Amino acid sequence: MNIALVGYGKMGHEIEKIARERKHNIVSIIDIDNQEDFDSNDFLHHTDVAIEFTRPETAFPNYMKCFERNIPVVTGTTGWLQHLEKIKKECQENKQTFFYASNYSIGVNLFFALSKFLAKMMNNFSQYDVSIEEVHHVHKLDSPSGTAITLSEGIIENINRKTFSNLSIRSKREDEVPGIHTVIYRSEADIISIRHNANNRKGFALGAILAAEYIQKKTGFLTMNDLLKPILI
Ligand SMILES: NC(=O)C1=CN([C@@H]2O[C@H](COP(=O)(O)OP(=O)(O)OC[C@H]3O[C@@H](n4cnc5c(N)ncnc54)[C@H](OP(=O)(O)O)[C@@H]3O)[C@@H](O)[C@H]2O)C=CC1
Ligand SMILES: O=C(O)C1=N[C@H](C(=O)O)C[C@H](O)C1
Repeated sequence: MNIALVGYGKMGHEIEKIARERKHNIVSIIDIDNQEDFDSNDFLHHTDVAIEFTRPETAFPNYMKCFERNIPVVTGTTGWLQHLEKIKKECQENKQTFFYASNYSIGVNLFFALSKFLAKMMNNFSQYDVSIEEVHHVHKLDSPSGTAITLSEGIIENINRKTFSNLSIRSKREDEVPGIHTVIYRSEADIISIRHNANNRKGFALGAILAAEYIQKKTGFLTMNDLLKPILI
């Protein structure tokens, strides 16, 4: 597979390593200072997928640049969801290919499923209040994290008494923490909590490559639910 990396920061570098281990080719690397390479021969004619990890405000313009050139996109950038409906429309009306996950780690996606299961049970136990905590490195630009937003959606879907306005999400920024997410249920009598703690960025990067492999010859708006459907209970 021929990959164009859009964004060559912490994730871009980690994805490059795993892509090469899996024998994929990196045909172009587009960062902030070589935007003209969106029109290079390699990007236009030799790219199977663009893997985009940049910044909240640059993500949507980058997606549109890829769509204008009919290049499929796998993205993990968070903090751009105000444009979600426009992206879905592009996929539907113009047959573009777009894969988004707030978190590409397989472990986190198991954690999402576990959190939904726990939320379903907790729907019947109103003595518990639920909250989310997330901890990330000090360089992170968006808050709450994309992962915390996905966790909150899974909880709100399953607990009738919870809404976005009464579900507390606490965000902390500390040192170089790759990402810790905790879902906490507190009653007067006890506390139940579940936590995912990323040791490094390898899981995110591998998930993005698996997504890029998965979307080959597919169109539409795709997510980890599509990718993991055959193996998640
Ligand atoms: N979904 C997931 O599993 C994960 C998502 N993320 C998300 O991915 C995003 C990137 O994370 P990370 O790699 O750690 O961040 P970094 O800041 O390390 O890297 C972002 C890179 O994008 C570059 N950049 C800025 N603007 C553009 C542009 N217009 N076009 C191309 N490149 C540009 C930056 O350059 P410069 O530094 O010069 O601005 C930088 O090199 C964040 O939104 C983060 O939340 C992170 C990990 C996992
Ligand atoms: O910015 C990060 O680093 C991360 N961002 C994603 C998020 O916002 O949830 C995924 C992961 O937690 C790392």
